[in-house]
Amino acid sequence: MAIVLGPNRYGKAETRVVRVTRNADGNGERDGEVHRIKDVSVTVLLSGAMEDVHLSGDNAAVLPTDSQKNTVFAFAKKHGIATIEDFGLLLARHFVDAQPTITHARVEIHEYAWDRVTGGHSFVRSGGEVRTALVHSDGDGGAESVVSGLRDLAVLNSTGSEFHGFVRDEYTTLPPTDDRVLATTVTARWRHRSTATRDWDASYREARNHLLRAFAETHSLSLQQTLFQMGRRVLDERPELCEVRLALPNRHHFLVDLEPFGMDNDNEVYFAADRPYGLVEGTVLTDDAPDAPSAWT
Ligand SMILES: O=c1[nH]c(=O)c2[nH]c(=O)[nH]c2[nH]1
Repeated sequence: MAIVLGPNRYGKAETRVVRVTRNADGNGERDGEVHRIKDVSVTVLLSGAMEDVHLSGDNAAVLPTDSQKNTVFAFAKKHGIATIEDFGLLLARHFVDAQPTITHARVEIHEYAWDRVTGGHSFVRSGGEVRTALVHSDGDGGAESVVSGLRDLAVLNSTGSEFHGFVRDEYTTLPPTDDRVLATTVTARWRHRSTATRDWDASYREARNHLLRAFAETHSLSLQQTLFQMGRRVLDERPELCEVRLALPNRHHFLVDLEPFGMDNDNEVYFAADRPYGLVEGTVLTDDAPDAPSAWT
């Protein structure tokens, strides 16, 4: 009985690329430009003459998965991502046409849809968020509290965010930046002053709206600053609320170095890392907020 190699394939899974298209006739002030973003996850699987690598470890036929990932980034820069079908065809044909050892390419792309918030460079991910409520009651006439909120509300600013002037110690390598992508998945809870709110839907809708607008309209020097602005805006606009607690993971988007491929990257092609992420948490409250620590637990 002989043991033989059966079907096989290999590639790079889930390359997360965010392609920002900046307005060609923008006014030069980045905050004023209208941007378009494409947020995709690309999985490439190649097959062909791969007997040798499996049977003897001879890599002569193997295009590294790292090169496949780089191709995804370089093509995003060079061709843009018009539709994921177009982008998939471009990539799949490239791998088969350019590599004699590759006879079949499978490219699967998932696209995450974003809607505009306001202005030219703020986006909110369609769907996915969860509305939350936490109620305590000691019965009729006793203490009651209502905390409303949401989680998993993904938002992204493709410009209008800086981060510099921070502490530098012997382990600091982060370069300062005056233009970065700022992306987070908002978890927010807000406490009502009393149970007299009545129109809970309108209150929720407006609190959410003000969180989004504050995120979009704050020219951010740090996510911490954005957090405070988001909480402040909700409390400024909604008198029925007295305290907002926010947890904002900093979903890092790293500029891809395209120089090895002879391309510049003027804040257009980003690698969206899923972890580790920064985590910024904070409470914003009115100074007359009634004490109710147990409302949150
Ligand atoms: O807005 C930010 N706040 C930080 O505290 C921080 N730390 C970091 O590495 N990047 C950022 N960004």
